[in-house]
Amino acid sequence: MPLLQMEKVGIRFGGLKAVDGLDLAVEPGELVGLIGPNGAGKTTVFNLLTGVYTPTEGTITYAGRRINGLKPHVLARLGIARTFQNIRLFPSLTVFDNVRVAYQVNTRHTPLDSILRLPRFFAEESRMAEESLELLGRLDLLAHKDELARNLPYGLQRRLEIARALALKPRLLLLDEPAAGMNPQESRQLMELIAAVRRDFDLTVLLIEHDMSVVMGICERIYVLDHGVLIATGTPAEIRRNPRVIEAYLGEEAS
Ligand SMILES: Nc1ncnc2c1ncn2[C@@H]1O[C@H](COP(=O)(O)OP(=O)(O)OP(=O)(O)O)[C@@H](O)[C@H]1O
Repeated sequence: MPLLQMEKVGIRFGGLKAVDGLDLAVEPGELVGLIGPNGAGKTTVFNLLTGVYTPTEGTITYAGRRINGLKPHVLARLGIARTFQNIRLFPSLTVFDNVRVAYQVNTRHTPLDSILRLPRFFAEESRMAEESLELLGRLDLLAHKDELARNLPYGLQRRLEIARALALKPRLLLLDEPAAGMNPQESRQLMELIAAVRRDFDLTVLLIEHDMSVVMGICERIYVLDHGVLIATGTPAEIRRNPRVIEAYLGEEAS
């Protein structure tokens, strides 16, 4: 059974069908790419999957449950985490605090525990701090833990965004253009990082990316959108030689 399934999903903004009749399925553990020209509807798909938008048509099923219209925080608790195309860190917090704050989503202590400073509160706080450090270590960010997020080089800010998403302990990780603005060496390192965290954290990944070396290098299957409509799906090799994809997106030189 797929972990994620979209069946005939659509959303309309006024007269514009940003996503139209989309069928997409991701099996547990898969790393799947979502590509297409600017304005194709890729980020809108992520907004549908994370409860920012409710589909006007179709059904979204995650882990066997219909999730149409659930709120973003509910979906985060169910294990769907994302990063954003435009980085959304807390710029004035340290690297460590950016991750620790993300852990709060799964916290079990009640407001009363924290007001009364009950033992459960302290136990959870120290567990979250430990896990945050472990995660920063795993993503090679430990040396930067006390720096303000806004002072990190761009590539590391993108890495921190992934760390924050992982702090939610997701089953499904949605990455929106993680290599945007990176140089080729940073992109290569990022590719290795995504492949490694997928393995280590037992994740299923859906990846939006314009950098074809990243997409073709790590994705097992790819979906191609154009004007909100699915125009192709297949392995990287199949996508690279698909005439419709070449015409709409890749251009002749990529084939
Ligand atoms: N809230 C909204 N209201 C109106 N139109 C919207 C809204 N969100 C997205 N759109 C429109 O839906 C279409 C798809 O946008 P979307 O951002 O999903 O594309 P994309 O494939 O992610 O593009 P890019 O590669 O440039 O990020 C665009 O025409 C966009 O203007």
